[in-house]
Amino acid sequence: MTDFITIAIPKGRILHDSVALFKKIGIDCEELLSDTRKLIFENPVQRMRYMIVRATDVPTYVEYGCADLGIVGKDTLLEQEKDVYEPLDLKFGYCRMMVAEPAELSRTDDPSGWNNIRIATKYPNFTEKYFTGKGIQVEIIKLYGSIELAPLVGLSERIVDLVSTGETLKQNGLVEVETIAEITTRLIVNRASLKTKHQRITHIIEGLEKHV
Ligand SMILES: Nc1ncnc2c1ncn2[C@@H]1O[C@H](COP(=O)(O)OP(=O)(O)OP(=O)(O)O)[C@@H](O)[C@H]1O
Ligand SMILES: O=P(O)(O)OC[C@H]1O[C@H](OP(=O)(O)OP(=O)(O)O)[C@H](O)[C@@H]1O
Repeated sequence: MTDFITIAIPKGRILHDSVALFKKIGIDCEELLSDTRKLIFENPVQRMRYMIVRATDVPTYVEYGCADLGIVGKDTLLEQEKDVYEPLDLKFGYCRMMVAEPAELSRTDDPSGWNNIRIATKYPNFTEKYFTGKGIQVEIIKLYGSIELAPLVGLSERIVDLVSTGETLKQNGLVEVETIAEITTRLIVNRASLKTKHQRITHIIEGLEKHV
């Protein structure tokens, strides 16, 4: 098994684009799209293994070497800061990490005067670093989903969350105030695998590079 290349692919939003991209370089992991409870698939002929994991767990499997390669959003990497190599921007899964607040508050709010503000987010580490870096003290409330609800019920006045179409903000009476980061999907690699399986991994990176 040690000469297999194992790839951690996230279920959810970026699954289809990930499978389609690997297909372009002859790596067929379409089994991951099938309606099954199986979590790991093997292609002995290609000496490849694919595992399907939660998006937020991808960096952990790669850092520990359970997967040699992983596909993950830059947002997750910014939040977790795992010790992995990040050789390639795969360009899909584009969205923005934003500070947002109720439209009504934004009419009088002045971001340059922010201090001691309370923010609800799925990204507590990155959010804290971002505001601390600007000299703004923040109280972070960690949530796991439906972040836009927080200002509507008074949990926090502002949120930090991902925005793509802007529809969720709009339907909840919130507006974008500040862009914190532009997000795309990245290829990550286990640092030891890059040395021990250098030739095969480099071949995959170079192949993918031609299609992004
Ligand atoms: N509108 C969006 N909302 C959230 N993520 C988006 C959006 N557009 C693109 N993405 C990207 O898709 C990635 C995967 O999102 P997805 O919703 O599938 O998983 P998740 O819910 O963030 O993770 P987990 O299931 O582990 O909690 C995100 O990390 C982000 O990089
Ligand atoms: O700008 P939009 O296209 O509306 O997309 C943004 C929304 O999508 C994500 O939520 P998700 O659907 O992952 O659900 P969650 O709130 O439970 O995380 C994100 O957290 C926003 O809520």
